Amino acid sequence: MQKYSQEEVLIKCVQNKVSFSIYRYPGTDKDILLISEDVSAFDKNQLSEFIDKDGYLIAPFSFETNKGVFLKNSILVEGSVEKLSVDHIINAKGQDELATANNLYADYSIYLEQFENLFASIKKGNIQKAILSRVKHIDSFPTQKAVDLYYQLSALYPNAYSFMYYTSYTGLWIGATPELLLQIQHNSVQTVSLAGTKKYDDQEKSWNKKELNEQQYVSDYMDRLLNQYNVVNYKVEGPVSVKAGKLSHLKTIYNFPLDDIAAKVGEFVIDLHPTPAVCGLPKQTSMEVIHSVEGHQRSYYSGFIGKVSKDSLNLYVNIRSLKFVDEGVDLYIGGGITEGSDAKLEWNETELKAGTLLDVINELKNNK
Ligand SMILES: C=C(O[C@@H]1C=C(C(=O)O)C=C[C@H]1O)C(=O)O
Repeated sequence: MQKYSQEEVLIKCVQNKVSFSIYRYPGTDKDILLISEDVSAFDKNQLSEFIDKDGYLIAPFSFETNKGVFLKNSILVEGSVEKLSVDHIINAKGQDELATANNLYADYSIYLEQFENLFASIKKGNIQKAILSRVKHIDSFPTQKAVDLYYQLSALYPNAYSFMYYTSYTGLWIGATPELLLQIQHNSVQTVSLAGTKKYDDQEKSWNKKELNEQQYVSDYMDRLLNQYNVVNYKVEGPVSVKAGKLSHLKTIYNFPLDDIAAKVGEFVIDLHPTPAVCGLPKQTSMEVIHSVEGHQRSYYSGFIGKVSKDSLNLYVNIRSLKFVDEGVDLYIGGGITEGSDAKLEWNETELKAGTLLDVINELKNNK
């Protein structure tokens, strides 16, 4: 029986624009490749139709600007696979990416202007927190390097959820995110509040008031949402410092029985997303501020991604990620702005966050 390795299948998928997703769960050493012959685009109110099907979900930051995408699971490739079982999928020509808008690549002076606009909304009391993001373009990094980049990332960041996917709706994305959105396993549910950023090397430096507040906003939001759903006896752990590449974040973990939300998981996910870790408070107003201030479409950055099935769900937030464009990549990076924020420090934080992917990109560029 002739076989392909997972890497051989993945290379074909990227070359032929076959719809796929590959991912590695935190703390594991196995990459799982899902290939799909059946992809659906959906609106926010249709999420519940897909949340318990066997496949992979990709949701945008805002359903106002982009569709959700569901890749029905046709075949999972973990080690190697019989050629006969995948040849008809991976050798068929897939669909090119649908047209997308060009991004504005904000330099510091543009970022500063955007920061000040957003900060004015905080000062006026319209919002308490919003995430300001930007796009950093890296030239001369073609899609032929995507597979190497994915495998290197997933090996380098064992604590992250590493991912790569392509569909004609989304284009080709890669990332290594530290942030869980929602997990359902063995009838129990977990979500987290993750925010606040410092260099991992600064372990001895304690978290300052601004960072603690910034994360507390996310935790308060979780408490309110859980109360709204009458989830009362949930278990809370943290906040604790967690390592994400060369950075640390503050994280609080929430656990509760699935019974509390069993009949309304889709609705719960829609209400949960986007949390104030990537959007802001209050949710709707900060989303409007983000749309009016940022010079790019976030599209799938700060949306969510993950495998779903009848009895388990593993959704992660699409951050520390990039999208392939022309002959290069667009890195998406953001940070939470609150009353205590300083523009230069926030800019520096986005540079640090870009490092998660840039370190690996530069290494691949150097040994071409
Ligand atoms: C928005 C991002 O990260 C989020 C923002 C953080 C912060 O502001 O400190 C920390 C972790 C993430 O919740 C990003 O990496 O782009």
